[in-house]
Amino acid sequence: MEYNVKTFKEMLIEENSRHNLVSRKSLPVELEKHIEDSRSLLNFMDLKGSRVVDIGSGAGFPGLVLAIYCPEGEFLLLESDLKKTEFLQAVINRCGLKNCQVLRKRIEEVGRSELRNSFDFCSCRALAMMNIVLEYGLPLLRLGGKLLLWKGKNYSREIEQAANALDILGGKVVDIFTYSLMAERDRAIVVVEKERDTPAKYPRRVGIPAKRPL
Ligand SMILES: C[S@@+](CC[C@H](N)C(=O)[O-])C[C@H]1O[C@@H](n2cnc3c(N)ncnc32)[C@H](O)[C@@H]1O
Repeated sequence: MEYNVKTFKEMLIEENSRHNLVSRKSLPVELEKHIEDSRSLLNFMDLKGSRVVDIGSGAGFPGLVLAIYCPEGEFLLLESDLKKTEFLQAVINRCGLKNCQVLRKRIEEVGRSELRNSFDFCSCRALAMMNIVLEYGLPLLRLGGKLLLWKGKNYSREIEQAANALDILGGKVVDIFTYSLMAERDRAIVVVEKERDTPAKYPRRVGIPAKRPL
């Protein structure tokens, strides 16, 4: 595992000098924080034997890191950007990860495909406000599946603002894991369970969830 993480870090630093996959000023010190942040979930939750979709994976946080540290889980990294998906695939190939696949598609399209209602977990970090991410993630989950949202310390405000979206889409906040990364209790993973079926009209077509959040 540690060897694969080392390979991932080296490849990311190298690729970032050509294409800006993550903020350049933050590397390489911040890279350790992104990895630790991604991995933190495993202190609270076991993903063994689960199907996990990571939405808006970017350079691999948290999905690729979780796939490295949890070989017994099955991961799909969903990302629309070509350069980023090429990078993710290159890391998977170099590390020989058998439990991780990449899909270059818009999340809204996948939510209306045969992959709808099929995942146990959906992970998401730094993609959008919670009310938008709920519309992306809940349709992908099976009933009882859980959306895992990496948030900063202002998560309570986002939860309040997402009340309408939770109600419409059939989700309920069931847990909040807080932990410290740079400052005390500065990070949180908000867990939203899919309690009811998400109405078929969601997600709306590409671009609409972000443009007109519920
Ligand atoms: C700010 S980055 C965050 C990346 C990563 N999760 C992290 O924490 O570093 C958001 C990523 O989501 C992708 N993205 C945004 N909207 C998307 C959509 N509707 N479908 C697929 N990918 C999307 C972007 O291309 C970008 O790579």
